[in-house]
Amino acid sequence: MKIALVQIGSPEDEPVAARFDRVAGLVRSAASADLIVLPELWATGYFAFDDYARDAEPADGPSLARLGELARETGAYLHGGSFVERLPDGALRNTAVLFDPTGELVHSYSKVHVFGYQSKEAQLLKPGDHVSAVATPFGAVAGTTCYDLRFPELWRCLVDAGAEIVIVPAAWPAARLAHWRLFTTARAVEDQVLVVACNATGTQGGVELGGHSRVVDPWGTVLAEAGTEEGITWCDVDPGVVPATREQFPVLDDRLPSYRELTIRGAHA
Ligand SMILES: NC(=O)CCC(=O)C(=O)O
Repeated sequence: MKIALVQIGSPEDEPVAARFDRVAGLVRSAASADLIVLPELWATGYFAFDDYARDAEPADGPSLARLGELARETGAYLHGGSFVERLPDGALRNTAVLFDPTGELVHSYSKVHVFGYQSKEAQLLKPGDHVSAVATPFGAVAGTTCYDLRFPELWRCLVDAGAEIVIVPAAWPAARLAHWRLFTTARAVEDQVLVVACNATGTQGGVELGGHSRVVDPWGTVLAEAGTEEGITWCDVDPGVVPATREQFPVLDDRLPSYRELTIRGAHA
């Protein structure tokens, strides 16, 4: 399975239409991949909070139609990163989307943990409320988005949903790059999944993004890692590594049915 991580910036002086054209060119140039992945909220720019409402679209809006068309054109699975989704009641969500090579939207995930630290996301966006996985020729694919990396409980839900490959679009700042590396590796090892994490780069709203998009296998081996530059990072991976790891080292079988049933003794208030 050949993966292309398209790591890009969303400079404030670039009109969204021009950015879309630029990204479409990069996606076309990655057409030999089986899976192409974009970062979180790349069209608007994660830190361009004042533009969220302006750029929000329903799931049947023109941006997703265009991404579906790009998937069909390239003949690859295209994870379009995430976009600001406008729900029928007017609320906004940070929704990640996966298209199959025919251009059909086969999976979507709305970010469950919206971020509030030096970020207006938690004020502006409604959290998602469910997870799922979709069968592909490479294994069952699920997604989480950026800050969700900090919540292992959510990742266990992905395992329960059957996930073998987890795609993580992100806009993770350079200031916490060590955490990015730590969590992408930790989640891959503890959940025995292939983590495919595509970060943004450049500077937005005065925040420097970390880049270093990466692919990590269930043993914690970093199969590919970008630098901070824009461009495509390629990774060849045998997706059979997930079932093989789970069979050789079946730690997930040792999970308790519910940790809430454990007695907590001597808890401090
Ligand atoms: N886009 C995000 O969710 C940023 C998350 C982040 O910066 C962090 O968890 O640290």
